[in-house]
Amino acid sequence: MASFKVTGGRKLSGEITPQGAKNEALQILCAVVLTAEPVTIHNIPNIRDVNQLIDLLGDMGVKIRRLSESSVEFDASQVNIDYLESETYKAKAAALRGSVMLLGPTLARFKKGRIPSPGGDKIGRRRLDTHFMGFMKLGAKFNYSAEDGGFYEVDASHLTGAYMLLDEASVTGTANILMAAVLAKGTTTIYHAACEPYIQQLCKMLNRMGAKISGIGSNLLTIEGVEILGGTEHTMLPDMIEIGSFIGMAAMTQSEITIKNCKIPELGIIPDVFRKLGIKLEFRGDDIFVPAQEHYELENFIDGSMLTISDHPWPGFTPDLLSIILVTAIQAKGTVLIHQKMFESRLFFVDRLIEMGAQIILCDPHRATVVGFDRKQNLKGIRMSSPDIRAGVSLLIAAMSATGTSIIDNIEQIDRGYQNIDTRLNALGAEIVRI
Ligand SMILES: CC(=O)N[C@H]1[C@@H](OP(=O)(O)OP(=O)(O)OC[C@H]2O[C@@H](n3ccc(=O)[nH]c3=O)[C@H](O)[C@@H]2O)O[C@H](CO)[C@@H](O)[C@@H]1O
Ligand SMILES: C=C(OP(=O)(O)O)C(=O)O
Repeated sequence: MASFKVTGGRKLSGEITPQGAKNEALQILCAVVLTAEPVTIHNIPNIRDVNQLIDLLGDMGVKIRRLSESSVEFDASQVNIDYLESETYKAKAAALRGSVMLLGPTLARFKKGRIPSPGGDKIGRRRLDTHFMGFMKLGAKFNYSAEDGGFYEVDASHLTGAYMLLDEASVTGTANILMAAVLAKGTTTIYHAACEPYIQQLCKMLNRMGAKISGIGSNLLTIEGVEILGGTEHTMLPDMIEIGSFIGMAAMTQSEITIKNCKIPELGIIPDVFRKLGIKLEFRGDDIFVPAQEHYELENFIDGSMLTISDHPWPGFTPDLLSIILVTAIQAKGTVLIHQKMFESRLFFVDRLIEMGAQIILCDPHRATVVGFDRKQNLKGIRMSSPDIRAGVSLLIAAMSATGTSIIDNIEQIDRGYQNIDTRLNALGAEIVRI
């Protein structure tokens, strides 16, 4: 298990370019299985989850040709579907959450899909019902075997388009159902679909492959099934969660940084939420300039009541940035209630922040109140462990802003989704050593 040794108090300055989006990459990589023609993907982030998924695709027989550091050509003309029965598949697929999205493509093209209970962050219950309810609407048979850690299976001799109202706007669920529906016979309508930029990107890619999806960007998707899909090229968007993480980091460490090539129109409400914390952001073309700010003051609501920041499916505020917002509020002026509605165990890491000296009250598993210091007090460095990817980066931000040295253990969690984060931040003036 690797750790970061972080020397706090260093200010950052300079430019940083966000990596390609992790959660988009996991969907897009699964979609290459839908066609026998080559698919070229650009701006692939070099992170653990993505590398593990590429490895898994290679094991399934997908030919992988690296064109550059971040561009890869995939050729799924010969997929060994029996590999899904192997113990290696089980071990590798269980290591990450994104592998669940192999179900839709394999079901559509090879008539069956199998997946062990997927990995990913341990941030509370993460049910998969929406995925399977969708597949069943398309005519698939579903079986769950609880033995041996749990295995989900779907099979269908053919899929038929159907109307479905999802029980929740699940991101990976929508992606999975979409990837099955594009090759189903007839029309599928998915209402209450998720519409995160990840999903929009997937829809656009599938359409370039020959699919017929309309309603992109809304929660009502209509898919006219086609017989076959062809190859394409696709470029991943910059990772909006990384962009948000850099904004929070700059504010906490009083740093002046420029985040390059952000595809600002795709960031939705994210910049506005950071502005509610009082953080100044300047759009310079497609770059976001964050000036060094000694003070940033939380806004109140119009009626004067205290600010609450909560998560919501897109176009609401993504839950993946709430931990970052929470840590960033520690040095703001004012008080904010953070309400994590989706996940029930994602706020427990505040214990570590409290140990560092932060004024935070965990009201219940979903809500925490942060009373900002307005820089009148500093956090102090401690030893801590990263429980999940976003808490991990939040602890890193806390450590970078603290007095003294911190050790963050279990940084594999951070490496799941942030590319060479130590090297990239050290280039801006941080002092992070991988030990
Ligand atoms: C690989 C990947 O893409 N992971 C993302 C994906 O996970 P994932 O697709 O697994 O998450 P889901 O969208 O299915 O839902 C996440 C959790 O939120 C709950 N829920 C969901 C929708 C809703 O309207 N109300 C609600 O409470 C679900 O019950 C579940 O417990 O979406 C999550 C929600 O944006 C993100 O945190 C994850 O980073
Ligand atoms: C929760 C996340 O990832 P995963 O779904 O892969 O666990 C995340 O990216 O914040």
